[in-house]
Amino acid sequence: MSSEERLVDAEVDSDEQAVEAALRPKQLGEFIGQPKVREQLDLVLRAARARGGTADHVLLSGAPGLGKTTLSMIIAAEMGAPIRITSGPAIQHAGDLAAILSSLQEGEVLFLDEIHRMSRPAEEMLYMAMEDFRVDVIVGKGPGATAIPLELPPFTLVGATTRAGLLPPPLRDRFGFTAHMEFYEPEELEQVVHRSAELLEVRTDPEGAVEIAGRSRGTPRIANRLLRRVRDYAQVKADGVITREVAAAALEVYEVDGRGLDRLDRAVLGSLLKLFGGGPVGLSTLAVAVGEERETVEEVAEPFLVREGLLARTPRGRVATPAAWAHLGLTPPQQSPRSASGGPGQQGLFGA
Ligand SMILES: Nc1ncnc2c1ncn2[C@@H]1O[C@H](COP(=O)(O)OP(=O)(O)OP(=O)(O)O)[C@@H](O)[C@H]1O
Repeated sequence: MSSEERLVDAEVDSDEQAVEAALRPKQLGEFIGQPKVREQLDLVLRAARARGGTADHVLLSGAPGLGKTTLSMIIAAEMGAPIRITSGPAIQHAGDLAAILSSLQEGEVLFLDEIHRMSRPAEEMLYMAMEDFRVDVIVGKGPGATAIPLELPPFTLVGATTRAGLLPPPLRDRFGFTAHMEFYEPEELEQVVHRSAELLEVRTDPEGAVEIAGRSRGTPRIANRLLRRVRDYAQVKADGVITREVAAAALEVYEVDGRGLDRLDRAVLGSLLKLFGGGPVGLSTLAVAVGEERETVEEVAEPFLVREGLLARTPRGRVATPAAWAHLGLTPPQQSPRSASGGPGQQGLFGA
């Protein structure tokens, strides 16, 4: 199973961009959750407006689907400025960046997604652009190469990254404001579901929203995606209204369980519990047992299982937590005194 097929994948699907755009909050006041980020950003933007200048450069870090693109658009809207959207992988040469920077209007917001994936020369050009609103365009090669300075209008860079720690410190330090986006609380996701349901004109009762929010893995993008699938089910199999029963039945069809685990997650956890007594077991052995690539288990399934406290990565291998046994409705085996006291247990057979 590839991660693209998963309903609970936090990355955007190419065919859902239009519907996502329709569901984006347009103003800071409409943006749900992230209270600290909202409060701080509100101050940054108000102060910039009061000064009649451009806002400081903003760095947003956080997992996919938490609202970084949405916030960058809100920053532009609140500043009454246009926005240009690009991404690190799209800027492979310093010249690509120079072309973008030199065509910015005064006050424009430049959103640079996956900023940690920019090429090194482009990154170095960005340092100067951020600090002095100037770039040196190198013309020619070798000893004859000349640097032509190019003045830029003041602009606001909004950089987004999944982990701020991936950025080189000189780049990180050039942002005036850095915000870390957290996963959302279930109550916040309920609000996201209600807001999106209203925009999609689908009736959702409060319990229906609770059911969807609880399976959305702390991520608004997933909440919106699950809502759309539940809406389909409600229209085809029920009277169009999303109740708790309708949401639960719909998400059972899509194999997303009450905690947001899908088939792959449960296969990993199920193998760990049923075949290896809860571990420790090595990643490769676990992957073979599930019939998946090692990378799929490690990068697609495990992060959420670890975050949920269902699985632990230990130096001796993968270990299920008591919550994992409870979640799959299984009873952990009685520990022998030897393995309970830290003896080799299963590790001798299946060590990492
Ligand atoms: N705080 C929020 N309130 C309401 N809806 C939100 C919020 N945050 C995100 N969304 C919705 O979730 C979807 C994904 O948000 P967005 O594209 O901004 O995430 P992202 O962090 O930029 O993801 P990626 O890193 O993959 O680009 C959008 O449709 C947006 O409407």
